[in-house]
Amino acid sequence: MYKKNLENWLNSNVIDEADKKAVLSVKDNEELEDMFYKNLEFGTAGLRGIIGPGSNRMNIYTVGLATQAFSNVINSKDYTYAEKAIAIVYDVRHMSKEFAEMAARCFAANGIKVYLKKENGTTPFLSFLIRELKLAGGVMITASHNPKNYNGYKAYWEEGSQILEDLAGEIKEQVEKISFEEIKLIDLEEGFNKNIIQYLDGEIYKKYINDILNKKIEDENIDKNIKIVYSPLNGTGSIPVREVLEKRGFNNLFYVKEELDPDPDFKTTNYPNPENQKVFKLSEKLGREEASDILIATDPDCDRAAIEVRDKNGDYIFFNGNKIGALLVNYILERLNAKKKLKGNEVVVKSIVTGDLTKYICEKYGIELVEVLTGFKNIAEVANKLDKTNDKKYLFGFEESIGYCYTGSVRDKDAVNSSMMIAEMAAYYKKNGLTLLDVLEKLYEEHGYFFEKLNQVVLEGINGREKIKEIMSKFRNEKIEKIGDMNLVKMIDYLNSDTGLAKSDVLKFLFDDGSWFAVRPSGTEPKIKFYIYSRDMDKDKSKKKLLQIEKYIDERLN
Ligand SMILES: O=P(O)(O)OC[C@H]1O[C@H](O)[C@H](O)[C@@H](O)[C@@H]1O
Repeated sequence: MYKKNLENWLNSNVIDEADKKAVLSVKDNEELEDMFYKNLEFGTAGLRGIIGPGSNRMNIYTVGLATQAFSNVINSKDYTYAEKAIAIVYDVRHMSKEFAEMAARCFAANGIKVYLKKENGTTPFLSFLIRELKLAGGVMITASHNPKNYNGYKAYWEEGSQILEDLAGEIKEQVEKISFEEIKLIDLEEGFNKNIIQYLDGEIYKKYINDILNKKIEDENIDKNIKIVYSPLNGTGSIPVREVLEKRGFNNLFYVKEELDPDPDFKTTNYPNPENQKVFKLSEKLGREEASDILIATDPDCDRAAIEVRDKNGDYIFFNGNKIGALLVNYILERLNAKKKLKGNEVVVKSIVTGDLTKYICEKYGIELVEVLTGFKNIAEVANKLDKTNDKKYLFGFEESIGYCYTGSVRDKDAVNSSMMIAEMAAYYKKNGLTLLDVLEKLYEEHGYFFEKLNQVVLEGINGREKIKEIMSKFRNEKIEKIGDMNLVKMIDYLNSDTGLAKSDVLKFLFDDGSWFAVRPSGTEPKIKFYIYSRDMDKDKSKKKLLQIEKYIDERLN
């Protein structure tokens, strides 16, 4: 496969000489093989890869191929949307604008109208506008939170959510069939002149911001003097998140100035992923100077958000997606219930590798909790299906990977809205004399101490892929009876057993006390992930259990 793809590249008459030379200059065989051993594939969240030449890399040719394939699939279907058009939004990364323009030229050449965002924009905005304008779909050019040498291509369908395996499969089939020569293109200028490519107007953005503002639950009853530090980590959140927080009337907003402007090199963090506490370094500095109550950071395409909360000593405590999600679910259910706005037909969704505290919170309010495979597209699919029923309604979805989405007007993670909801929630509790740390502690006292740890092993390249397979197979054959006092009650192999969900390479080991751990290869990065969760009504015991499971896994890995 690698030789064939390499030959195609070198013999193609549409690939620039410079891009051929770049390939010929690669002397490392392993590197060359990695560049060509497959076509870039749709993973957890679309195409994602290193920017550079090769069939397994993000470049204008692979973006063109994906777009030609996507166009073929769109053109092969009867449609129910109002306009056969695609919206394209891109983030601040290297080549994002070029890839967006390449995609626009290709869709247009295939007779599909394009609404292009002129300046960089966020992922949730794209999702919102597809729904609002009733388009056929959309493309978001972003590698989300990956390092700066990556870019990606998230593909959306008419519901405003990312495509699922069925459509990804159809696109893949097309990618395998067509050659670079078959990518149809028109000039950008021609597209604009013929009006088949058009810039999005500002109205739709205003609608998006208003839609977010209208999602507020408490407004009078909150302390708007709460001190908030915000950092977009040099990504697209800078404009919308500040706008929303300012419009909500928060009076003490502090922004990390080094991380406010778009910067494709993400110089302050290198890895702009708010799942990683290190990205809060500058936020913490500013937080200390201002004695800020909370710090909020969003990732480059602004679909993810994480926070840190100031404790009694003035130190900042990192909150991961499990904690933030559980707090938001608790806040939303508690406040809607108090206002008699909770009908009981609402549905909360989380992934199978997301922590269980939310289960107990939902139970308390009699709200159904649905579990899906990793990938926000799967959460969105539940919302899409609920649209077709009259009795149930999507309320909130989240994943441990710091993505949350409140109500259904956006069908992907929305860190613009989440930043506002987090600020509102913190301000509500502040007015009631509580920090988010206090609220979390109360939840633990009520439902048990839920601790969690995500361990990840990075294994790159083809060898890495093999190693990941080996580790999965090792755990698949592992006969665990107990770890410490925790007795195994069930092992779920999502690839080989019938779980009611699509088959997926995930293993979950469940113990009798509510503790569990799961293993799966990442679908967005060259990693294997270990999700470790403990539960006990006693804090110290829960901490100990977490360490015991971690140790067990580490021993198997070494
Ligand atoms: O664990 P991975 O397959 O790398 O996915 C981690 C996360 O990646 C992206 O952000 C997706 O949108 C999420 O839905 C997913 O949870």
